[in-house]
Amino acid sequence: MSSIKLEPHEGSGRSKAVARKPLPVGSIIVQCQAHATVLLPEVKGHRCDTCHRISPTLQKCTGCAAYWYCSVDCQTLQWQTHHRRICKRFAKYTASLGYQALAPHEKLDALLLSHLVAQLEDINDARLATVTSLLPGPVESPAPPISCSPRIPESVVRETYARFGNNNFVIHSHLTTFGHGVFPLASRLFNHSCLPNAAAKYTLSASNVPRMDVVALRDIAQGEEICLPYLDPALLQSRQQIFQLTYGFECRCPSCLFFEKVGPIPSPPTDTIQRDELALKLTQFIKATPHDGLTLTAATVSFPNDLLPIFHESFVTYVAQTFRDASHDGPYATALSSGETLLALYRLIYPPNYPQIGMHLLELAKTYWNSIVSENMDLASESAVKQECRRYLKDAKDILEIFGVEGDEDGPLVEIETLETLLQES
Ligand SMILES: C[S@@+](CC[C@H](N)C(=O)[O-])C[C@H]1O[C@@H](n2cnc3c(N)ncnc32)[C@H](O)[C@@H]1O
Repeated sequence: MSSIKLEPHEGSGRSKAVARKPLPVGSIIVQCQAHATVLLPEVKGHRCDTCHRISPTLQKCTGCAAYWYCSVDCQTLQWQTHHRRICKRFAKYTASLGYQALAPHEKLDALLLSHLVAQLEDINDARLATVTSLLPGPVESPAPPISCSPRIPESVVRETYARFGNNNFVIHSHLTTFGHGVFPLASRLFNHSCLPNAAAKYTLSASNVPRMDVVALRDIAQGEEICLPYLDPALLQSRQQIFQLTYGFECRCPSCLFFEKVGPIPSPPTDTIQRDELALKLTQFIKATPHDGLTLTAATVSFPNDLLPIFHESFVTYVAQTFRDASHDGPYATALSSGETLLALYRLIYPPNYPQIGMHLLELAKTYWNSIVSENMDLASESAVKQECRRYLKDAKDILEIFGVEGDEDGPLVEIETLETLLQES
């Protein structure tokens, strides 16, 4: 906390966190423990319900048969924190009509709310004050039914839930979401920007709840506001609406000001040939643009009008899907051209060193490698492809080393090392 301080926010955001001193790229600005977390249903029984590490030997809670632990320590920690107040009534709760009627995302919120509220001893609990000190969301919706002691007043549940939508975080490992969490310190500190200078990563350790580390994505000057992305900035058409509805603000970040200036994004062509021509124009434009001048901001004076449809969400989704479909088993020409287009899009939308750019560069390097091992190439072509593979691997490493290790073992940095060895040996 000594590296940041709170100052009044000139928008509607109450306060903002600013750097007390220069913060170098890659530094950890703040660390915060989760107050409550919940796993997505698809990883239940695969990750420990306390520390959230993957384990093949999880033990089921014999009381409710619905929570799994990797060790006695993890089970004891969660028992003391909230499970002792939930366990006995859990089966009845999840079978209740009220719970069954909830949509999947509401069920997740209801469980997270149960985990949080079950920790409160009474209405004067200091932990409640920490949560209610957060800004409530713009619309108060009725809280879902939760599993908790009847002693907890309905107003506590309502007040806590009113802060869920605009304060909670997704928890990820290697950028893949596996749960949701309440991290009040981070919520109190950081506002949103679509061109953030920091990002949240998660550390999972034995007998501990997950920890969030906020990492500087570039050098941050003294007095500069530190912002996180509340959602994927690539949601170019829908993001302003989500900010209004879920968070109650209009984003005025440099990227949003750029898109305000260009106006509505034209639809991309539906014809595949024309769409591919648009993608080609984009990659040519990017190749002719200096590497450090890519991200679009309010200061960008000229951007070719005929390229604007690339910012349509349907175009970004189409390119990402084409790359995903072809990158493992080919056709590799399709995978590599769509992968290059996606990289160009990411470099325009995201700020430099954004972890998603690093992950995509690694995927591109892996696709080049897959093409070498699967296709019969002459020596000259193979050498050229290896060269490209090395280039992407280096760019991926430069970015992902800034973000550092996140979540489970054997992440992208280990994959980079493996691919480097394979390239050296081949
Ligand atoms: C997680 S809190 C952030 C901390 C908050 N500034 C505070 O003082 O507690 C989220 C709320 O902050 C405000 N906020 C966050 N980012 C903002 C931005 N870029 N512009 C205006 N308000 C923002 C919105 O009211 C949002 O619902």
